[in-house]
Parts: sequence; structure tokens; C-alpha cells
Amino acid sequence: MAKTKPPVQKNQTIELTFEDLTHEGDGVGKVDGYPLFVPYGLPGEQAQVKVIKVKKNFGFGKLIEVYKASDERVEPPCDVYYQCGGCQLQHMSYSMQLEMKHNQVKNAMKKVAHLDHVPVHDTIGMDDPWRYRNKVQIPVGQKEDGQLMTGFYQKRSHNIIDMDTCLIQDEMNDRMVESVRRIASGLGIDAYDEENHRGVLRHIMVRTGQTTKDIMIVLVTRTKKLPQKDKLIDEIRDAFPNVKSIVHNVNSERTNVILGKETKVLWGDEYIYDTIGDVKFMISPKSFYQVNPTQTKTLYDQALEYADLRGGETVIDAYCGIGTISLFLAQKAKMVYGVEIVPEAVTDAKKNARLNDMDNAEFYVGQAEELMPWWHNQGLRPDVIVVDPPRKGCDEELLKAMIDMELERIVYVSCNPSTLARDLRVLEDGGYETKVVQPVDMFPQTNHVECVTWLEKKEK
Ligand SMILES: C[S@@+](CC[C@H](N)C(=O)[O-])C[C@H]1O[C@@H](n2cnc3c(N)ncnc32)[C@H](O)[C@@H]1O
Repeated sequence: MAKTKPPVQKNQTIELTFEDLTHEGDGVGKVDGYPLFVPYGLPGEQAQVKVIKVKKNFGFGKLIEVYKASDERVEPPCDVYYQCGGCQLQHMSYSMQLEMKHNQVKNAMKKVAHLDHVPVHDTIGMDDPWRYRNKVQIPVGQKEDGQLMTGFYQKRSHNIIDMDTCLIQDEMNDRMVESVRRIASGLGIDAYDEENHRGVLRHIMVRTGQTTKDIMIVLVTRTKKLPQKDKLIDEIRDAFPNVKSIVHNVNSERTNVILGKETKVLWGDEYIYDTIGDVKFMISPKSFYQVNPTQTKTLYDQALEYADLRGGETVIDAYCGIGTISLFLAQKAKMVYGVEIVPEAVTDAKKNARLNDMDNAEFYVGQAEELMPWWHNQGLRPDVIVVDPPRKGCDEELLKAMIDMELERIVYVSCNPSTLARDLRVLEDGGYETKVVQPVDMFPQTNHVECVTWLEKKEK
């Protein structure tokens, strides 16, 4: 129990033993019962810590020196790991990362959903947990000598860390960023200066198709005009003949949002392609497409297994994006209805259905929470519903509609264990039983975890 006056003071240096981890991956140690959260501390370790923030019931510290290191501590392979905000777990062995994610889901089931008995399987990890990302969006800055630099922002700031490689990116993305930066630098194109809202090149974005090796480059500028456009295109094409698409996106706003409204193809195709299993997808600059294609296949296979389709079922895929899960399900179902709020994504989903000659998948623009009750009133009786909501979880109205529909099965794909657990509690109270939760590591080296959950209607 925390005392009224915290037992530590700001700037004090103390010795601390870590007992646990937060779900962000920070070490937790206690001084007279008062918890201190310290990034990069691991359970079992003894360390010197500087107290940097003191609140009434908990505080934050900075790791100064580890006296006794955990066997799970590893040397982070990335040179800028401790400055960059992108990864949080590189100092932890991969087996510990998987265990931490499993515990995070188990805790959420216990504390938020009050489902202590529900089996939470071990996290499915990757054989090689590096170089998995198929998309990079990297800010561009300018060095004092005028040359361009690219790198992610330093933690809690907008200072760009000058870096040549990001070890969770596909190697091709790294090489493309490096080349485009060099070419743009050589042509005298200025970087965007965020503070004064001047300059040109804001971000370089690269998307790759894992199976097709297609490459899309998106140059995001503040200005409508892209200086040296033709030379830039020629030099990129000369350097990388397998580039399929070069796109210009204009973002003139003072904003943290990367892509602006205006997108124009400068050269090549509007789309690149990729496949997940046997299904082919077209991906445009703005499409939501999972960033780890290897684990996406694992995730979708699991969703398909839990959906237990035999060929005669009607399925709804709520929050369907560009139809990725829907088309995966359509391989085994009689009919799939997808609903998605972003009109462009629905257009892509329809194109993806045609691309795969699938005429048993239909897509609708709308809010899942509005369309679902409407479908129910219209007499649509799905056998299975798959939901894959954003981090905030399912809308209350959607949960209510699923309860009213008395479905045989629900498959819940989630990127946030807390909101998943909150929604499972509602569904449990509404007549469903959570059978199993399967965590999948879609984002190794970071503290994010994805889950697939299978629910069934309770016997009355
Ligand atoms: C986590 S993504 C899942 C996309 C897709 N299932 C996939 O795996 O690629 C969530 C999607 O839900 C959409 N969305 C957000 N709120 C929504 C709502 N109220 N109704 C329908 N779709 C929504 C987002 O635009 C996004 O495409």
C-alpha cells in the first residue's frame, strides 16, 4: 500500500531490484511498497536508478547501471535502440518477449474480463523476429552540410535520429530509403523544416510486396510542386528497375499525420500486389495492409480455424479494411459480407474480390455498429461473425447487435488485449462463452501483441 508521502524524491539515485514488467515492457521495482517504473529494467535485476518523476502512488526512473543482469538481457543489435522510440524490447531475449506478451493477455483476461479459467495459448512467435516490416514511412531532415538525412524521431521529441538502417524493416525498404535520400540530396531537394513550416520533402514511404517483390515509393512533400521531378523518377528507376510505382503525395498542413489528401502517380502503377496464402491483394499508398505479412498469414489461418467453416456458412467480417480477412474466409464460406468505414478501402476490397475471381464476397461502406443491426432487421442470419476493430475495440452497439443475433460463433481479432478483455466480458454476459485466446506476435521487438479469440453461443 502506497504511503501518503512517497519514499523517494526526484533526482535521487537509488538501488532497485526489479520484480515485474509493465505491459509496455518497463521494469517494475518497489521502494517500501511504492512502485517505480523504469524502462529497460528486467525482472530479477539489481540496478542503480535515478528517480525522474514522483507521483502520489507511483514514480518513474531512469536506468543508470545494471549491477546484476538477468539471463534474459541481450545486447540490442540496433545502434540507436536507446534513442529511438520505435522498438521497446530489443534488450530482452525473444523468448522473454513472447512470454511477456502471453502474460499481458492472461492478465487482461483475469483483471478486466474476469475470465481466469479461459485458456490463453503461448504466443506464436517468428522464426526470425527481424526485418519483418513491409512498409516504412520515414521522416526526412537536413544536416548542417545541406545533405538530407532520414531517421525516426527520438523518443518523445521530433528530433530526427540520423540512421542508415532499421532492423525490423525489410532490407529492401532500407536500401530504397537510402537511395531515394541520396538521389534527392544530389538533386538539391530540401527537407521539410517542421518548425518553420518551410522546405519540401517531409517523408519517404516505401511499401513492398513480400511474395511479389513489388516496390512502391511515395514521396510526401509540403509543396504541390516536386522539384526535379523527372530526374528524380529517372534516377530511382535506374537504381531499382523492379520499382513498380512512384507516387507523389502532397501534405501542406502543419500536422503529425504523414499522408495528405492529394495523391498522384508520377510513374508506373497505382497499386502494388502481394499475396497472403492463396489470396492476392492490391495495395495502394493509403490502404491499411498488415505490416508483417508472415505473421498475418499465421493470424488469418488461426481466424479461419476458429471460424470452422464447412462451405455452407454466411459470414460477416466487421471492420474489414481492404477485405483481407474477408477474402481469406471466402475461400471456405458460402458468402461473406464485409463492412468498413473508409470508402476507399471498400473500393479496394471490391477490386481484390474481382482480382481473385471471388463472387461470394460483398463489401459495404458504413459503421459496423449501424449496419449490423440493420442487417439483422433485414433478416440476414450469419453463422459466424469476425470482428477486427481498431485499438479502441468494438462499439457498444456492435456488441449489442452480436448479442441480439445469437450467433453460433464469433472470432474476435484484436490488437489491444485491454479492450479485447473489456468486450469479452460484455459478450460473456450476453450469452457467449470464450473458448480460447491465441496471442500472435505481429510486431517483434515492440510491446504490441495481436490476439485471435474464439467464442461460442452458451448452451441454454
Ligand atoms: C485493425 S483494422 C482491420 C482491417 C482488416 N481486417 C485487416 O486485417 O487488414 C480496423 C479497420 O476498421 C475500420 N473501422 C474503424 N471504425 C469502424 C467502424 N465503426 N465501422 C467499420 N469499420 C471501422 C478501420 O478503417 C480499419 O480499416
